[in-house]
Amino acid sequence: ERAAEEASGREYMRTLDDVMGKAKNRMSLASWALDSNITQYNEDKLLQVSLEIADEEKEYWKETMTYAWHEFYDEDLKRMFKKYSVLGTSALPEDLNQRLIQAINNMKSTYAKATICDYNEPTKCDLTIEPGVTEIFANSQDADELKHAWLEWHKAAGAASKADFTEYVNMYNEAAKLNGFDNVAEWWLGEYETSDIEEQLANLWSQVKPLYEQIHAYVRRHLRLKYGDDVVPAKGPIPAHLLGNIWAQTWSGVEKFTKPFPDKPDVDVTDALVKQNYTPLKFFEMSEDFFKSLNLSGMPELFWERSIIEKPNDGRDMVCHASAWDFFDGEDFRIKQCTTITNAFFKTTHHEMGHIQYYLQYKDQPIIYRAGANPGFHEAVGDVISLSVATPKHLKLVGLLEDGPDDNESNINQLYKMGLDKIVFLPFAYLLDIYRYGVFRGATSPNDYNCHFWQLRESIQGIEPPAPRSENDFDPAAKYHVSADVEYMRYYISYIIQFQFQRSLCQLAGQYSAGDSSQLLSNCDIYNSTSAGNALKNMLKLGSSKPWPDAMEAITGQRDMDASGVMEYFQPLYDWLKQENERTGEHIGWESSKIQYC
Ligand SMILES: C=C(C[SeH])C(=O)N1CCC[C@H]1C(=O)O
Ligand SMILES: [Zn+2]
Repeated sequence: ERAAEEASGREYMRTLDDVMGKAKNRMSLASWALDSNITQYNEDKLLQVSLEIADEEKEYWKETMTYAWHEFYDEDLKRMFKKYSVLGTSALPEDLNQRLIQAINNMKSTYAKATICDYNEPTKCDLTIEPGVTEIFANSQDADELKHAWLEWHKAAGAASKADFTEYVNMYNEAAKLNGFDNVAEWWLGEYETSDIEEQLANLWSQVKPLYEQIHAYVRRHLRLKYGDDVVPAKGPIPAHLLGNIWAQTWSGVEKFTKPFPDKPDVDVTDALVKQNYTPLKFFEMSEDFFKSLNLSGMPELFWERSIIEKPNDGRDMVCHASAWDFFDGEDFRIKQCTTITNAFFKTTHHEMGHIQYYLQYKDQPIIYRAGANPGFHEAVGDVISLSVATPKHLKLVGLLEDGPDDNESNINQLYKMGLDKIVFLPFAYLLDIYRYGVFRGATSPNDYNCHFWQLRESIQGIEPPAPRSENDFDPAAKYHVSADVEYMRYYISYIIQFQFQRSLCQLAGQYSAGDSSQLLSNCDIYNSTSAGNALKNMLKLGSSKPWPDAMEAITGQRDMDASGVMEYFQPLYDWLKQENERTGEHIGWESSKIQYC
């Protein structure tokens, strides 16, 4: 009896997976059309396609639930049924689903179309987030210009979306309940298939926090020396607008004037990229070359034909935030990014190409398994490649860095530059979803949205707003992922596990051995290593067909996430920062802010 039930379940699953593949293809095409050209027509089309697909998914879901899949012996078949048993937002009645889709489209459109006026040219008011606002924070060292841009962007892209965000939270929580979750936070956390995930995430933060406090203290000192005591308090949080990034999520924008040994050659290759006439296409070709050097896949022809790798200059509104797309037909994979020739975009290109590589490696899995082992894995693939590309060794190999000294001081400068990206990012990523869990759980209500956000920004990240804030502001939506309904703990996890991956792949590549200071983890380049590439490939091919500890084991030999990789990578910098902050008598940590924001 049960065998017969499983046999028919297996047959049904084949049909369902085929239908869902076509539905996801239609969804991807409609979403791509809107994100790459924001018009009323494309918005209406996406809404219509979404509602049609929701109806179809609801019908199939009813049939899926008629199977006694909980009792199945076949673990794999059970896993597929379990994943399909979560219907998602299609569980909402059509009118509520329409309100949810509309709220998200409104926020994404507000964010994409938001503009600010130039501080020095007040009639020039066409600065969007990319490239305009991003370039101000990458280049300006004028505290007043930075404060202006920060306040204007947070008004145009943040406050404007407060009502839509509240609607989104209410509708999304309704959907969560219809899927058997108390709220969206439990649904998002459930994706990690780990019962104590929140505790694990908190433990990871407690392991890396001392390292963060050291780099925070060091950067605060150098900003205080540059901008003065009244702008940067000696023991207080750091004002968010001075950190070289509109969200203060990574601080490489201040690297050039805060680095430990200023007389050593620059490690930021933006100038070299420009001088050598690099183009967006060259970025992508170099990234493809790296993946092929690992015995991984090159890009299919369609990828080059259909990707958008530069912001079109036809004046259209579009979502510029970089993204990689799977069209679930095994052939159509694309990237959409508004590339400019900078070090940051060189890195982002590898990040996005890592997503495409994952899509290519699991394209023969059932549709339901075409996802990362967990969302953090998907964000880590490209970054692992970037860890090799960013080494002076590799940059010299490709002619982007002159032959310079590789003495200890240069190594500290290099680690410092990496730390402004990888260490600094951790508290930002962690707090963004701690905040949203609180909102979805109802611990944060609409009249304390902004107050609670800045309480977390101060307590976890040690930064403060450049001016007083109120509940007329809604600063979280000034960050793309909050406006676009993209979960963010995936990046926090990625920035931990990518160092575990790198350590294992470097061992396989013969580029690293524990304790051997002549083979530092931070100087390892896995380029051309097929043994490293094959280990990576074996993990990528799994998709989400197995619980993520199996995928972690496939590549590292251990089953859990831990911070030992990132701590090992940055150990020399950590030692140097402790000694330097000791030498200058810098206060470690921060006292409470004097800025009024609750
Ligand atoms: C590049 C992407 C697309 Se998945 C991105 O959103 N990232 C990559 C780094 C963290 C996060 C961000 O920009 O906030
Ligand atoms: Zn990504």
